[in-house]
Amino acid sequence: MSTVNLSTITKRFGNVTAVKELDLKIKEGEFFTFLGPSGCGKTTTLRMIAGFYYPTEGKVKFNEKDMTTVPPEKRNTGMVFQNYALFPHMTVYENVAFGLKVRRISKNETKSRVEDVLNKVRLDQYIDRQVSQLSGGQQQRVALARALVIEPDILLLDEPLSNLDARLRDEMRNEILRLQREYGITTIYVTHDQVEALTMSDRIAVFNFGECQQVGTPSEIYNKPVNDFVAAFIGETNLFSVTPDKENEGIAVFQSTDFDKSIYVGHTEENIGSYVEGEELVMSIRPEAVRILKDSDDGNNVFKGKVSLVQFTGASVHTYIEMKNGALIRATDLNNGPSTYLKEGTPVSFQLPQNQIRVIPKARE
Ligand SMILES: Nc1ncnc2c1ncn2[C@@H]1O[C@H](COP(=O)(O)OP(=O)(O)OP(=O)(O)O)[C@@H](O)[C@H]1O
Repeated sequence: MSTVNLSTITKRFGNVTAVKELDLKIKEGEFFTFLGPSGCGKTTTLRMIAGFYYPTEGKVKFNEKDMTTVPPEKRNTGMVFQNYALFPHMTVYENVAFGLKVRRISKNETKSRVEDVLNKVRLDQYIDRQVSQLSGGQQQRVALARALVIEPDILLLDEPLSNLDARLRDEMRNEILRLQREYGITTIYVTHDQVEALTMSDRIAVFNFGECQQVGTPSEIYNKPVNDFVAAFIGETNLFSVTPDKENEGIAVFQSTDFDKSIYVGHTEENIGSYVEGEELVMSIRPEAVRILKDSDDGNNVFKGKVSLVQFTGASVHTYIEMKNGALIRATDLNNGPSTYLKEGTPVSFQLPQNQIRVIPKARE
């Protein structure tokens, strides 16, 4: 097991800066996820940890040992790729044993380690099967077994589930977590799938344009995003431009051209992120926090509109409300049965609970 310490690493390919001045400390035994859209530098960062790329600037350390320019085979990391990268005409046993053969481990020890790891990934009855005759999920288990059998200090997974269908993805997600906990191994997981990141990780780093926007636990990232990019990338949200107004009895007040009244916001770190004066600000409110009111009411943060669209998703119902000036806000409720769905065109009032609003700066592009 190992810690991973990236200090101010930058990677340039010609005039493309794929990763810019990244600082990250990954703890021993942690399940750490790099999350972000395509092209934001996740894979490049992972490859610098694996040693397939060397950073243009900065240092990569494992347990305080400088690994920046150590070749991949001397780093003791296990890697799993999106396309599995297995040898299709070799058997499961031969694929998994490959890394041990390269390391000149004895035949007896190889046999016992391969059998043990195949047992752990629940593939023991396929040991002599050719890899090309396995399903996608089974091939991904072979890839995992091959990475784990060498007893790596760090397990690196690059979008390992993206070639699997939705059901198998769920199953493999649990499987990977189970193995990670069993081995207690420091794991770095690359994905653009927010559900995978939220459900699996101890901590997440959110990337955009080669820069890390925020590092935190899934709950911190979801509940306290630092800017509008993070708020919109993790989960669903409603975003509106706002400007600060004078405080009212200790409560922060904001104005928005989308709303016809002031918006009152709780005055805590949860509700107002850090920003500097003059920065463009947005208000984020999750659809599950928007409350549609039965009775019309004129209290704080109660606004009026009419139902413009109702979307049924099974477990929940999305109600889009159009405000006077045309801006839309989405409210999401659990499905309480067809009699509770509102009809399009119905006038409604809705409330934005003060303590569920978050005001944050716009992300830099
Ligand atoms: N070998 C390379 N040569 C030149 N440019 C590269 C190379 N590898 C990556 N890039 C560029 O660096 C940027 C980051 O790429 P990277 O593969 O790290 O992103 P990513 O977040 O992993 O995306 P994806 O999810 O699509 O794999 C992109 O603009 C990409 O085009």
